Amino acid sequence: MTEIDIEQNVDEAQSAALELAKLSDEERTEALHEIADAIEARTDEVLEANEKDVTEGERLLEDGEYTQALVDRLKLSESKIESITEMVRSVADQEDPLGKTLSARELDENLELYKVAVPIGVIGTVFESRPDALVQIAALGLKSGNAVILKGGSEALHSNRILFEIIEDAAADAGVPDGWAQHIEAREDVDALLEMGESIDLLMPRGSSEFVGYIQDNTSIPVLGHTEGICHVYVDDEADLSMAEDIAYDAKVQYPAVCNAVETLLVHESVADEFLPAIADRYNSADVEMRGDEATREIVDVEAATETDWDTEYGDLIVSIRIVDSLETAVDHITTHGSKHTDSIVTENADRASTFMRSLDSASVFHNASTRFADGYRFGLGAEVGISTGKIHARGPVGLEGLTTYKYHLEGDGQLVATYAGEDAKPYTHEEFDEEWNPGRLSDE
Ligand SMILES: NC(=O)C1=CN([C@@H]2O[C@H](COP(=O)(O)OP(=O)(O)OC[C@H]3O[C@@H](n4cnc5c(N)ncnc54)[C@H](OP(=O)(O)O)[C@@H]3O)[C@@H](O)[C@H]2O)C=CC1
Ligand SMILES: N[C@@H](CCC(=O)OP(=O)(O)O)C(=O)O
Repeated sequence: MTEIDIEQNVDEAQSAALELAKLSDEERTEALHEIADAIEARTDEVLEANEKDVTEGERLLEDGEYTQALVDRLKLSESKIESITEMVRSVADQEDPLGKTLSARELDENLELYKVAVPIGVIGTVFESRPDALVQIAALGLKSGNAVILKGGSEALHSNRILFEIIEDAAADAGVPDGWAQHIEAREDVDALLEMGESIDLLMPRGSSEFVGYIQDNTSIPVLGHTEGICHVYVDDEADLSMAEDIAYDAKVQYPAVCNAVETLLVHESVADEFLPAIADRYNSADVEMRGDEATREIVDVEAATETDWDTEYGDLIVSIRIVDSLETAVDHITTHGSKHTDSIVTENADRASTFMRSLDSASVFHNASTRFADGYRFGLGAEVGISTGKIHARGPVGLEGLTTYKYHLEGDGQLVATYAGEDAKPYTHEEFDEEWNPGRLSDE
């Protein structure tokens, strides 16, 4: 573990954040393209470092200390590195999130109020052992003008070190102020961050509910938590069953280790006889272990599900199945056992889809689509810092917009509040208008 002076690192990040906010969109974009090129050029070094992490991970998997999900998330390959660099370029080419006028309102003639997007400042992130997460978070931080403190999972240490070095070097070559990204490795440094409310504007922990809860309970810094995904697919009595089969299969099998994979299938009783044998065949062909309630087990030969299954994120080729008598029971089940991450209904009935989507309090609610779409890249956000399971200020996949806040800019020509108060108070006009903020606008007119 590399020893660092955490206070100094955070001070550097704070100073860099002020400089970073002054870089133009062209400069930030160019730096991101250079980062993508540098990762590509140094693919061999990244793979070599990753090999060390994966070898250790596989050893611990054999000893039963690690899960397959952890090793799957840890592993890089040439094609994964290609998709990482594609994401960096995609972030680079997103519209500039900074300086955008979010709303403009005339308070009175020549007194105009603009709400303008700005960076949050210094963001402390802690994430799981997934090296691509470090790159995505750094890229989004840079494009949105935020300084980022990056703490990845210990299992990914070698991969994270080399990726951080590449990003830091390429950004410096492109003229990004030093210190805008800081890599920390020790848990004690995370604990120190929790005390630094004056320097850190936001904490974004990604990981188990236990860990995210620990952060929330031990800091006064605002926390945007990204935690477990107990995601559901509900197959309605008016579902296209062939579509439902494809969705249930994709949501479990396409990448079972991630938080947006489905964990529980809820099936309406009137379609269960037809649907369950078909999906069981598909799941069996992919070695998915199924655990069903009693009613499910009368139709297909699967393991028995216990109450614990409904509250479990397997992160693996395991799925629990429950037969429900109505849409309302499905919604109740998800409300009781879900984690407000992503839930999907398969139905041809638009009213039932609408009821499902309005009744649930999850960050993403889908109709006739796989839960695996809950992802910043797939949503067109370029990449994601994670999938927020909190509600304020960003929900679901967090991209550039989630990394900005706003400032009010008021442009006047000498107005005083006294004019608008008292007996002869002049009324405000309070009219919305469609104009970008431009400090010279009033004097130009
Ligand atoms: N919604 C989302 O976007 C995401 C959700 N998740 C969820 O996270 C869970 C799996 O992640 P898992 O790998 O087990 O994550 P963990 O919660 O074990 O670890 C995540 C990170 O937190 C750190 N950490 C854990 N405990 C502490 C502590 N007490 N003090 C300081 N740092 C700590 C870890 O560091 P160290 O390695 O040093 O222990 C690691 O960097 C799943 O439920 C998954 O769905 C994961 C990622 C994204
Ligand atoms: N958006 C990601 C999954 C989100 C995520 O980070 O999940 P996790 O694997 O739990 O770290 C994806 O679809 O690959």
